[in-house]
Amino acid sequence: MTGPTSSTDLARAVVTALLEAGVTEVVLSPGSRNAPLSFAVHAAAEAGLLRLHTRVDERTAAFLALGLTKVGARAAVLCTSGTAVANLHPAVLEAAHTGLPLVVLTADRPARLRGTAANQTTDQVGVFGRLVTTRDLPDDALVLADDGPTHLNVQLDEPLVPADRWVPPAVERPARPEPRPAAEEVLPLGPRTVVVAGDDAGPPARVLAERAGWPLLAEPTSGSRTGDNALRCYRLLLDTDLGRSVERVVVAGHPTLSRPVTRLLSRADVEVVSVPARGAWPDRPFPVDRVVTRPVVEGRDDPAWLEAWREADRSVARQLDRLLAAEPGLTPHEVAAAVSRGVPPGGLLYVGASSPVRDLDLVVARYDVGDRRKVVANRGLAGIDGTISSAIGAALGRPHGSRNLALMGDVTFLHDSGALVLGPREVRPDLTIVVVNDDGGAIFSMLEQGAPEHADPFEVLFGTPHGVDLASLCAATRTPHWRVDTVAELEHALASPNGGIEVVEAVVDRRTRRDLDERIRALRP
Ligand SMILES: Cc1ncc(C[n+]2csc(CCOP(=O)(O)OP(=O)(O)O)c2C)c(N)n1
Ligand SMILES: C=C(O[C@H]1C=C[C@H](C(=O)CCC(=O)O)[C@@H](C(=O)O)[C@@H]1O)C(=O)O
Ligand SMILES: [Mg+2]
Repeated sequence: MTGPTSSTDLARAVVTALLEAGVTEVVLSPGSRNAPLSFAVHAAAEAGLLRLHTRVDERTAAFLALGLTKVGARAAVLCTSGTAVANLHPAVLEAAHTGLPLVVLTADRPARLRGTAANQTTDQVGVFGRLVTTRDLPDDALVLADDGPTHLNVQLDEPLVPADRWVPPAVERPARPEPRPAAEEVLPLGPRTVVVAGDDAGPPARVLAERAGWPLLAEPTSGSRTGDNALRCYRLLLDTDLGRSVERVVVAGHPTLSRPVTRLLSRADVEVVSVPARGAWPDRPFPVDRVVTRPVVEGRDDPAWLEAWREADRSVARQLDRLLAAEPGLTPHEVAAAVSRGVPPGGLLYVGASSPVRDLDLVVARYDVGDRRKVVANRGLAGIDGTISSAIGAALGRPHGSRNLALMGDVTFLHDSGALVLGPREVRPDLTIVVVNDDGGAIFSMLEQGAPEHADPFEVLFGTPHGVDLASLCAATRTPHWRVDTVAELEHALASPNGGIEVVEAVVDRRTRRDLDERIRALRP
């Protein structure tokens, strides 16, 4: 960018360029060095050209902007120089690995101060590593990526506050270019095939499975888990004769949930057809025999193959429901199932990492095609950070959604509880956050480190009990809180939304989690 003579002019030029690029949401964290940009985005908000959110914690701000981006808004996060910039990094990495066009706007000292002990000055060019290019303004051109995050680093000098009032120019919003569809490639029928739909696979994976008559193994956040081919307990069927007889897999999106699926995709006797996924590293972590961007079939495969999977799925699902119903006390799977049933057509569900997304994978309700439910998660790096912030952002980005829900574990909730700190004038969405509170990290009890021989250090190293009183934590931010101990109480809470952001705490016991998980994995058709 050339021409701007003052920091205020530069800031106004940057904000105008963002408006012209379609940015409609800005999440700002307060600072001095970013004041020129802060005043400029405020003027744009006052002119009704964008919506401005303020969050004191840059981690929250960045994940809020990520959640907005996740549901299709064009969002930017803005902060001052120094460690504030580093606090954006988790969300920026998640955006990079999921191909989300998050705009990251960081204020910096002028280049002449770099390498000196000037206050609050570090090397911000390339601060997010090789995955995210920095545009160092005004020296570089302002160019926004559309397949991942863009880092705009703005060198700002004093004076940092404007001398006049700015009325941003009316801008022509660009029409979102429709991507040109790739050419169709025909997959031959014949091999016993399943479709694996990982995170963000989208409807094409479902459409292919339905047209071919293939079983659909779709994760809850795939965007494909609707219709009659989606199998509920697919991951319990892979270590069976049926699973072992798979000859070909068409894999789309980013599968991350389970080792049985990873093992299937890595089998030497299975042909893997990969549909490229979004994100910084599209290469698959398993051998791929063929890359097909837009696979199609001519005709349907042997219906007996799909029917065998459906029958096995019904059998295991019945056994799983009986097993869970016989458990003393509320199980996390029953919580996930109730939440899944509570997502109406047009509703949003943001799912936390760790056990909740995996529990949901086993019990998610059958969703009809076309009901436009949106089930999403931060599966790019499966972090437990920023989940509340992301859910609030996604809910804010869906003003016409029918209901907004989030499901997460207690450690995930605590990790981002600062997200409940909103200023009195901040716009708040309706969002019901269901926390599965088992007082620690249950997932580890189901992994190698949960084996009896590691019991001695387990709680200190992995279980991490905290004993936090979530009601008091919510009270501190005046967030309505509801504790439930049964499915009936949970369903009642879900059916009685308070309005605004609320927390429903479902208390469960993780002491028997490893045993419960082993009995579930042992189920067979
Ligand atoms: C930022 C981040 N830190 C640590 C981890 C490792 N991790 C994965 S799951 C988990 C515990 C999650 O506990 P909780 O949210 O209560 O879920 P639970 O498994 O108990 O249902 C941790 C620490 C991670 N994935 N991301
Ligand atoms: C706890 C972390 O992430 C791990 C969580 C589960 C994964 C797993 O193995 C699930 C087992 C299954 O259901 O099949 C595990 C993995 O992918 O190997 C993740 O590392 C963590 O520390 O990030
Ligand atoms: Mg937990």
